[in-house]
Amino acid sequence: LLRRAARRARAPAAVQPPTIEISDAAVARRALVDYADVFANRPFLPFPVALVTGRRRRRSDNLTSVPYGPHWRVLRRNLTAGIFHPSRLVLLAPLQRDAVDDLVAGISESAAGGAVPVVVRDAAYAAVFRLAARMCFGDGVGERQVRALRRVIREFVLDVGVANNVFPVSTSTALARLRRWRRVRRLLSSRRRQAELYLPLIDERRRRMARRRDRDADGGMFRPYVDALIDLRVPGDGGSTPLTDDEMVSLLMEFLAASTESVVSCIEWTLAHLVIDAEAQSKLRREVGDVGDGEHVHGGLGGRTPYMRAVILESLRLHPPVPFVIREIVGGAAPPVLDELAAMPMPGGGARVHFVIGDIGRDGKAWKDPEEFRPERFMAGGEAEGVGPVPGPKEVRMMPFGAGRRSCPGMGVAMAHVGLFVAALVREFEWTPAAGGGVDLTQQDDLFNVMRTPLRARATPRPRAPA
Ligand code: HEM
Repeated sequence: LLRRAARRARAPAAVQPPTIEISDAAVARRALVDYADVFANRPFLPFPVALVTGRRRRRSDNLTSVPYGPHWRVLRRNLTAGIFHPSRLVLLAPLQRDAVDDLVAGISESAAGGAVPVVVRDAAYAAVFRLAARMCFGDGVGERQVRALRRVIREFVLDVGVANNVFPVSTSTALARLRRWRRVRRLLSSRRRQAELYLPLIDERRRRMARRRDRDADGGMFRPYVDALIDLRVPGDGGSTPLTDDEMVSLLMEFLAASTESVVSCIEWTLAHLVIDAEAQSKLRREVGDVGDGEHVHGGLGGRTPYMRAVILESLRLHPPVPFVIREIVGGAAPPVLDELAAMPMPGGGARVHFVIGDIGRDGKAWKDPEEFRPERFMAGGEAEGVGPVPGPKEVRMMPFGAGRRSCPGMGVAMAHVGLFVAALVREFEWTPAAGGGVDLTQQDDLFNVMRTPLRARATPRPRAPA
């Protein structure tokens, strides 16, 4: 199998499709909205191969990699209606409360009353990942399993990140081909370790579901993603079939990585700005203090917490956790929307298009003082009043969750979770820069956009308000 993957990795340079980068919001809108059919697919990734069943050439796609069509539609609906529907998310409240407690306990433990600077990312990662793992596998997943899952996901993301390009475009030199081959090999072995961890958990849920007579009754508990995947049937040549183990591993891995990495990145960037901007921190604390925990737990980021929403949007505008929206178009399909594409030779029969999310959010033509952190711009009367996390069909001002058909299905839950964690962080602690060190806002664009120097800050516990 590794040899097969390596053969693919050694593909001659001539068949590598060209890549163009788009930083213009109007062009991005035309492509992703007006020509949504043409820009509906991402390039094939080297890792959705069948590792568990080992069937030759059989893909085991997740939502990110599956081509647009009926299979994609079924997977996407399963996630949005089966897991992220508001009626299901309400049942997540106890798990969310545990996650917030984890975070506060983690920070308190390492902060030593504010004497020792805290590495925010570490504490946030542990809490957010545990929540994601319980959303995937149910609240019975043990601490040791959570730690093991976290380790392999981290490894996977770092492996891809170290390569600094998930979809390498150049294999023109022997060295580039060797690097790519090594990367594919590491990704495949990481994928195998993931399968070894996930499959027993999937089997355990299968047995549990077989014992349960009324499979739809959730008994007031959140239904984990794995249960929805076990029940799912996808259209195929011979009618509807269950997902293969490989497909389940792909989908679970995607869920864990997507719902942890980008959420943690957003929490860290948001808090970094609040550490620098003490006034914004106090303003947010006042707003959070005025509403109870429940408001945040239930995702009430709009309504009664407009400033929180504005702070998160401003953080996402400046530091989108996912650096690019990536599409692949096939030769001959280039619409007039992109002059660059029309003029471009496509020797491999297609092209890759990277929409640079960060450039769009910092475009000086669309934003006043685009490099400034100014949440007020999203408040009533501000220049971006009415701008949301996902662009509407008419205009793109920012697109941290992408745009068009393949935009992020986790947007609602991600915004709610960032709000929930940031609210707890400012309610429980006063945040100040670590002694002798400012906050370095340099970005590092790997698979996810993270702070190059992880945020270290002093977290002084705040007195608890009387009950
Ligand atoms: C702050 C948090 C998050 C950010 C910034 C983010 C951003 C993005 C972006 C930019 C895309 C590509 C969209 C496009 O190509 O147009 C995407 C896709 C996706 N995201 Fe997220 N995401 C976040 C959280 C989540 C969460 C919590 C999940 C939950 C599982 C998730 C699952 C996915 C999936 C499955 C896709 C592929 C969708 C498809 O192709 O149909 N994301 N996300």
